[in-house]
Amino acid sequence: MTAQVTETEAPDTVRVDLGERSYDILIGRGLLAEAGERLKALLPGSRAAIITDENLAKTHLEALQASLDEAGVKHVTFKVPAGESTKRFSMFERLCDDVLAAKLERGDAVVALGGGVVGDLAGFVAASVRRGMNFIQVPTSLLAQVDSSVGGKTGINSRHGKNLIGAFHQPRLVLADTALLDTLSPREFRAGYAEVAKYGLIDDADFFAWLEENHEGIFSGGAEREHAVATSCRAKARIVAEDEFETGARALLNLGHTFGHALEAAVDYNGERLVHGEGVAIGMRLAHDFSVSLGLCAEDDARRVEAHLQKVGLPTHMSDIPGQLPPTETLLDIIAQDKKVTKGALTFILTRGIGRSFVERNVERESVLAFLEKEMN
Ligand SMILES: O=C(O)C(=O)C[C@@H](O)[C@H](O)[C@H](O)COP(=O)(O)O
Repeated sequence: MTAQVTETEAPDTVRVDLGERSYDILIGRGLLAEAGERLKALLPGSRAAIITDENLAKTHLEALQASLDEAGVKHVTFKVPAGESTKRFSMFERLCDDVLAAKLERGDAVVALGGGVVGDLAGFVAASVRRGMNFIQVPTSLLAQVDSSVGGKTGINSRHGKNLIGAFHQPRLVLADTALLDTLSPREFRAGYAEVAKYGLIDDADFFAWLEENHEGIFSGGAEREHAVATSCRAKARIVAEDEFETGARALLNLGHTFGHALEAAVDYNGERLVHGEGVAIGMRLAHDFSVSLGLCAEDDARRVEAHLQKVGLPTHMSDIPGQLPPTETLLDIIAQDKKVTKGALTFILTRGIGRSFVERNVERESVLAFLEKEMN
């Protein structure tokens, strides 16, 4: 394949092995400029519907459009407002209509240029229009590069909770251009870092220790950054290949998310108060302390997790969220709508220590309530 712009070194490639739904995640600087040639090579003759948000439209959209033009890939662009509240029914409906009005076919591609919100929403459009169009992820945030662009979870939020409506729809390609991370705000970068730390906490204590030593290089844009992105993508690809539809091990990727999603819903997805990665950071600290309270995890491990997240500037306590939170009973009601709930029983990702997380399928409501009440007082 001949890529037009090759100032970059050969990208690091992580394969997500899913039989006929397998695909590559390409990681490296400058990949955005290769998007057109890569799309053309993968889907010859296809057109593209770029879905992006209004902020990214000002920064990276032109480069993507130019790359598609150079490769002769016809394209249309649809913009949505930035922020989590965009992941809603009305926006989904509008985008589906836009793609249909542009007469794109099933064999054409929806290209998500953005972070987790754009990727999840655009992916759900791709999964739904004409019962499944090709989907390409061009993640622009750290969170999207290490997590949400990989694995095929797509969807929108409901007033009943986060990501409650959606579908599994794998992308055909993920192009993670790490140069795009240079323009992220410190807050957005930190939020994505929470998902990087998550991989260490799930099952890779060595990676967590490496992060404790090397996080500064990741934040300052050193070679550590590419290593962290690639390690995260490898970890996610391995778990997704093992359990694509989350019937077992994939739930581990939800570490911190049961609490985190409830907190996001509790603030009504108001990104000024809490963004997803921050909810995950608080949720991971809570998951460790909840595990301590159940006698599963050593106190020292929970303190190490808290100290590291705080060191990089992430929130770790519910009291770090500005404004009032609903009472614990309400939080618990939101948690009870979590997708992992089975036959009414709450499921949490708990831990026996750093890198020793596990899925606990029968967690008593009372123990969560007692824990949350202690945390809030
Ligand atoms: O890919 C997965 O599986 C994950 O759980 C990764 C999460 O970090 C991600 O936020 C995901 O979108 C949450 O999924 P959900 O099923 O809890 O909505």
